[in-house]
Amino acid sequence: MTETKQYLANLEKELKLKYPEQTEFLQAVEEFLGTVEPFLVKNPEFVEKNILEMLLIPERIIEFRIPWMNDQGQWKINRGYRVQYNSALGPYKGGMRFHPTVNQSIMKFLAFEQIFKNSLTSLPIGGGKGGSDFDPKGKSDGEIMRFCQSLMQELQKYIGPNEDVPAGDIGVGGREIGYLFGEYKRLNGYHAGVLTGKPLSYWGSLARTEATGYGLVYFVSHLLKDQNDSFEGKKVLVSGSGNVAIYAIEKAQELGATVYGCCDSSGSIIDPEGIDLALLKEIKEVKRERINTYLESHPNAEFYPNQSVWELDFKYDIALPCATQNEIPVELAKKLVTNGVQIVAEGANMPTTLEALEVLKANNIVYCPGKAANAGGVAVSALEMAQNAQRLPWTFEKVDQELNLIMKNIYETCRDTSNEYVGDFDLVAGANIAGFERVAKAMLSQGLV
Ligand SMILES: NC(=O)C1=CN([C@@H]2O[C@H](COP(=O)(O)OP(=O)(O)OC[C@H]3O[C@@H](n4cnc5c(N)ncnc54)[C@H](O)[C@@H]3O)[C@@H](O)[C@H]2O)C=CC1
Ligand SMILES: O=C(O)CCC(=O)C(=O)O
Repeated sequence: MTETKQYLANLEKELKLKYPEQTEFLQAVEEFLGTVEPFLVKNPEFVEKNILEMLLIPERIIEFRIPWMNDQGQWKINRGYRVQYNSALGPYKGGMRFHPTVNQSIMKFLAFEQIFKNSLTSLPIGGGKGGSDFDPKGKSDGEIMRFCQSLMQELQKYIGPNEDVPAGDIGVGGREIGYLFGEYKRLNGYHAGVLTGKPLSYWGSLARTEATGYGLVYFVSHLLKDQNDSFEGKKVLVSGSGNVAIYAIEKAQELGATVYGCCDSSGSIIDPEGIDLALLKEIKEVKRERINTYLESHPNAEFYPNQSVWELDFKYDIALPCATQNEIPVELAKKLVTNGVQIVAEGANMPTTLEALEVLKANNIVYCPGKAANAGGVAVSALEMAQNAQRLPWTFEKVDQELNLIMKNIYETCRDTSNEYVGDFDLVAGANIAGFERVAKAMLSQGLV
């Protein structure tokens, strides 16, 4: 084993001993450390200065309780988190997730990946993430509002337009950002730039709602262009039916692909005529219903209860996982292979397990890691911060154009970096090395802080 490999193995071993229960965090770290050796060999100063050990430890983790009252007058308590992982490149930036599975491991993996994702955008944003184990499913508007207000009572002590700028993630959209913003304003006055993903009427950015899904499809379209190909005529499946999934479907359809299926946590639908997106938006964005109600208007579609789209027998070209972490374990990766998939591009964060990734690699499936392919959301959040600071709203076309350029740049950076350091087309290595390089240089120049 080379000296650098040994150094990386020791770092990983130490973390495993310290946090044996933090499986998602360890998974994200293992994937990252497994790719950076070629860079460190050419740039030994980062090993000499022990930048990696510093990078692996979050600058700060805030954990707090969130008391709130439900509609029946009962007292409820949830856990809240904000992981302020790395501020070398700018204020901490990353979403807030409301989901019953949220714990410190999930928060740390998301914040860790956010560091490199944000670095890849080339915009001035550090890495952070937060959330709560609160389950928004089945809650009334009043309950959501009271919960958000209570969360912000505590979180407001640690955030600000130049310190830490949260946004949405699973279970947190425009409605929740509105309630969080209102409470922050009541306590601190009007600071437009303290949250992104705001509604348009008070300094939200046009195209932020669409940005992650559109950005994902732009990323893949630049990859396809490199292969003298395009989305035209491609068969696509998407998992999830939330913010990222809906706008990935929209852009893929616009570029000439047919998206046949998507899902939520109750099951999947396949529509042989292609997904009716207007109906899906009505079900998910307006009525907040389960996905099987799609069949009431499209009886030719099929509903598969409790099955993810990746479990279905269906021939298609491009898989866009846009639901949640580890939704593609090894057995479903094998299914993707037998279904004839050529490209897997991650709208979700870490939807593919490490073992599944090996299966995809062994079968020459092109794999676009989330930290590169889904960076469009946070990139437009940074553009929202720029608009807020300028006190000038940009047009949809301007933001969308910038987003496409940023995604092109990220794709090309990952491609070229992997060529330079690995001598191969490996977008995982390319994303990790390029993302790390910018952060590591900033950390080195800022000294021991
Ligand atoms: N919203 C954003 O701007 C960004 C989100 N992401 C990631 O994209 C993914 C989706 O996030 P959003 O669309 O924002 O959330 P969302 O709350 O709008 O939608 C999540 C969707 O995934 C489905 N889902 C969740 N768990 C599932 C499961 N176990 N099985 C099947 N379906 C499941 C839900 O039913 C829902 O349709 C997450 O991994 C998130 O971290 C990444 C970058 C930015
Ligand atoms: O827009 C943001 O700051 C959050 C985006 C996010 O949470 C993500 O990229 O996973």
